Amino acid sequence: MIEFNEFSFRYREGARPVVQDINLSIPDGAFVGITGAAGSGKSTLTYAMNGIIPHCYPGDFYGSVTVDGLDTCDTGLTDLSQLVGSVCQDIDSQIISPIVEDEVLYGIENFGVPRDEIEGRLTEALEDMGIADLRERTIASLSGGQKQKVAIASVLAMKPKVLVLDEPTAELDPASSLSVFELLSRYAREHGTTVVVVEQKIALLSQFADMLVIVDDGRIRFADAPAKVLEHSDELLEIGVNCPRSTTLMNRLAARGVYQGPVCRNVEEASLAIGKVIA
Ligand SMILES: Nc1ncnc2c1ncn2[C@@H]1O[C@H](COP(=O)(O)OP(=O)(O)OP(=O)(O)O)[C@@H](O)[C@H]1O
Repeated sequence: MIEFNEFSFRYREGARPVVQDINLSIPDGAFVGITGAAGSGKSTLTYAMNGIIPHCYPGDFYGSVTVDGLDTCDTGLTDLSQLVGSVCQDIDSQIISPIVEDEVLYGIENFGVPRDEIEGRLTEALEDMGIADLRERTIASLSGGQKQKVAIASVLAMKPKVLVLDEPTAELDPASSLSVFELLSRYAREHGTTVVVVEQKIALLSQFADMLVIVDDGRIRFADAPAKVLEHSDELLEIGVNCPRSTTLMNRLAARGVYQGPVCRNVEEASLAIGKVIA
């Protein structure tokens, strides 16, 4: 369980808190998507989960954040990083080895994993991310999507209870983005890992997440199941969150009484719903 309790944070250099009055409970094993306009505070929330705040970014920290019962202020970064694996926005700055297997091994060896477990962890992490065939490839020869999967595999090899990813598909085409989400979702289901992903593509999040968290100017506007959050498509547009146009259209038809079914998360659901309306 990840728990934010009345959490607010002001970076030391900042004039005011950039996230405020955050109350949020993320159950174990949940797949959570965080989205919101640029600068709304999404990354700051992830830093509070993996301990970068307060351990690397000093500032005024109010309230509390606990992960698996551990208060992030009282727990050292080394202990927290065993619990929370993080994949940052800039993959190139995260990857340090020239060869795929060395990159995955680097983390495992530095975490003091017993020698006889190393090969198993390496193979399993590569398989979990569907990249066993890339094991001996150079990082330089990989596509953006493949590099992202290597970065994720390197973190999964440490078997964290929580995986936090900051915009993992920002540089990826739609097919690679979908592939990363499918692999993450399958991994989370099979291993019971909690996944928290910051992502701009709300349609993708809605397809995979159990909970969508919408951040607006440092405050949580919505934290609920995707279908519940998407009911507010006009409000989301006002705060800079682009809902799928098919969702907005169907919500407006629902407001006019033309459509009475559940929220449509994408074009496929909308076209099925329209088919029923005109049948
Ligand atoms: N190290 C820092 N020191 C001071 N202010 C910071 C620091 N990091 C972020 N901020 C400020 O905090 C606010 C929230 O930033 P954050 O990166 O959490 O938002 P975000 O929603 O993830 O943005 P983006 O979508 O652009 O990545 C912004 O105004 C940003 O300028």
